Amino acid sequence: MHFVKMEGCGNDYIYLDGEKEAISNPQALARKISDRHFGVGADGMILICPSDMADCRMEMYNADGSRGSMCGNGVRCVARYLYDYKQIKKQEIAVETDSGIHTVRVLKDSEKGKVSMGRPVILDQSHIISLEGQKLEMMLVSMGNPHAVIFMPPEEGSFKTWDMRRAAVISSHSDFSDGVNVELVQVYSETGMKIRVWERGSKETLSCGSGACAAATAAILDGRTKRKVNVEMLGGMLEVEWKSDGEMYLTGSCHFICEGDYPCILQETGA
Ligand SMILES: N[C@H](CCC[C@H](N)C(=O)O)C(=O)O
Repeated sequence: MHFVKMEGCGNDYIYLDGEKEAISNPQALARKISDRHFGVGADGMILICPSDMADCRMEMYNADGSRGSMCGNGVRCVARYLYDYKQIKKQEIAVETDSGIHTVRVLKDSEKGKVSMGRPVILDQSHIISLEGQKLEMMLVSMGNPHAVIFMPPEEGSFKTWDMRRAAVISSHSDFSDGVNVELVQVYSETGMKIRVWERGSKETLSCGSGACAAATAAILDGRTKRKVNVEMLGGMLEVEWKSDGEMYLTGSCHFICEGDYPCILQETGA
């Protein structure tokens, strides 16, 4: 089975051609191939399949094999895969996902992709849970997948040293029967914020496109930032813009890392 590994702002996935490869159990394959010691290693696996309504359909799996309905970094990488790898030289590539069709504009040198993420849906502007005896307030936002956004106080210091255990506990809190992606956010200016993300099904990732959009939604609604904002994450910077017509756009880099065969050809032939 041939795979390509790509990353969008450090959020890495294994991409497989769902038309060519016969994959009977994608959940189990996602778990094995994503393992960072016993597999190729990634935040998850994305199948690129044919679509009746778009240039392709993307099926996304988290590292634990669970299905994700949207992936802002993944959808940009899928467009780049079609553009550079499959030579589909269209400036705008439409990708069908479980949460609708998203159009990706492949920017000039194709190193960057700008995707229309749709309209954020506010599920609860002030959701309160109790954690270790303390009340914690968060905004619940759907970007086609669920997010809980929590603002961190400015005195919390360097975001590289934030304790992510809180986010892990919230992600599997009983209020969220399907789990939730968690963003810890520190706004530092009207046009900039830092976030760290705990993804349901994949633990902490270096970046999350839909998470950046959810965090921007909460910050904008709260009057903390303007409608165009840079979102700094461990893996780099994404740019989010919430247009006045309600549509949100996400821009960032997407790169090829490597390609290969899984399992290793030697193993398959018994050589
Ligand atoms: N990293 C992805 C989101 C994955 C979300 C997934 N963990 C879920 O179960 O919803 C992104 O760039 O948007």
